[in-house]
Amino acid sequence: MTEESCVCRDTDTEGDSVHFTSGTDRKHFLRKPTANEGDAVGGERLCCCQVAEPVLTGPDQSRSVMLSPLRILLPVIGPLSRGCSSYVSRMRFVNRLKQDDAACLAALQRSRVLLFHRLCPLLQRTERGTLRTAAFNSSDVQLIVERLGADRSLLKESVLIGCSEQNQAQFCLDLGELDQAAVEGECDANFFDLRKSFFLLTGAEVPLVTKSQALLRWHQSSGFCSATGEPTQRNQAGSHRVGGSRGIVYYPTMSPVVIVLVSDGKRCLLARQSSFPQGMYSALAGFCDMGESLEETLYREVAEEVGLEVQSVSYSSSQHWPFPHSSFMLACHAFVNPTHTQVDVDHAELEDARWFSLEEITCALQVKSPPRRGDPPVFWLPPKHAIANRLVTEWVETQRHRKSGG
Ligand SMILES: NC(=O)C1=CN([C@@H]2O[C@H](COP(=O)(O)OP(=O)(O)OC[C@H]3O[C@@H](n4cnc5c(N)ncnc54)[C@H](O)[C@@H]3O)[C@@H](O)[C@H]2O)C=CC1
Repeated sequence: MTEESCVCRDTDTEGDSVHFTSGTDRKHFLRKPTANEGDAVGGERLCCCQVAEPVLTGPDQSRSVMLSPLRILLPVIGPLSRGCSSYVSRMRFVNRLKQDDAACLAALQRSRVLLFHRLCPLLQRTERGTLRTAAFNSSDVQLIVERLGADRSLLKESVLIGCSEQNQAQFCLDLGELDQAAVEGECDANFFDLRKSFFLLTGAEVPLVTKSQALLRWHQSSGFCSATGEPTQRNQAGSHRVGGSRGIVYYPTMSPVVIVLVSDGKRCLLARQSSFPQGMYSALAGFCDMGESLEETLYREVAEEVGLEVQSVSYSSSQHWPFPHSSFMLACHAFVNPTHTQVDVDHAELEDARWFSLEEITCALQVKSPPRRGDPPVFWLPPKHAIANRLVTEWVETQRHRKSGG
């Protein structure tokens, strides 16, 4: 049994041990902090640990073998910051609001509301010059819409997005029917394009904004039943819509996408599409076909796009990705046999794909903002909120750990 280095997230820790739950298997690993413990990745501190039992799989075993927890990221936040019981009660509260319209309406009256205008989030500048989401109490939102000549019942169009640590329900509302400049004036804030907001906001706010925008977009495009053409009606929380006389229930959807960082042990494989900004390379990604497992999509995409057959796969993490429409990104690491690394790029899908060394990747991670027009060409990577960046960062950690003899 070999040992693999890994970075841990989303596990529960007990002293020096880490538990990772994979399917029905609860595995127990020894936690072994490294020199890199505490490095900030995506705003969270990480620790590295040694993991026994990597699971090696190949296309043939894909149906029977669990993905191995090669890289599990574990925020190092000392004692758990959220009491389990408070987390459970908040999740149950939100779930009840999805099922009980009256309770949801009551919670809306005491809620915080994120405002949007035609799917662009409202952001405020902080004293430090950074941006944060502009959230208002529901009573303030009613006053704002009234002052702008709309009916205060517009608040009921809000969609439930969650619940704060202080047990206050959180909603989002699109004020697209009001004048944009007038709303901005009333709120002393500005509406920003989602893509811009995504890269300007700090970690914790990003998922809330992208979830809100995805839900609002789904409601705006789901007004009619696809079977009968009749209008659909939403529940108060906005967690589903019901279609006309047939009562067909529609739920918001995400399209599953597998994103994979392929390595030959020393180098990693990155690719670019012609539509990417100049010089940017990312991990291979592709939508799951109907009926496919995560592993099957991964093997197929790597074979289709670069003509390689991967030998082992390990799950890393997942992410909701709002562009261009909601995708559910499932991120993995995969390995190819170092003697079979000849890339055969499908130019219908990719402009280029190539192997990069640890040194090249380390340099690319230093590029903090995309090069401007006229700048010399530079190799750079997707920014830190993108799960591709996390995969690359994890790979670098593993390489450094190996090099240091860990
Ligand atoms: N968060 C991240 O780090 C990254 C996210 N991505 C995202 O992953 C997704 C997939 O990446 P690519 O394959 O490169 O995208 P792509 O946009 O090039 O799509 C490839 C093809 O898949 C098909 N397709 C489009 N939407 C589909 C859907 N909902 N279901 C099934 N097939 C669909 C179309 O034929 C399209 O030409 C994109 O949404 C992209 O934005 C890609 C790389 C990094």
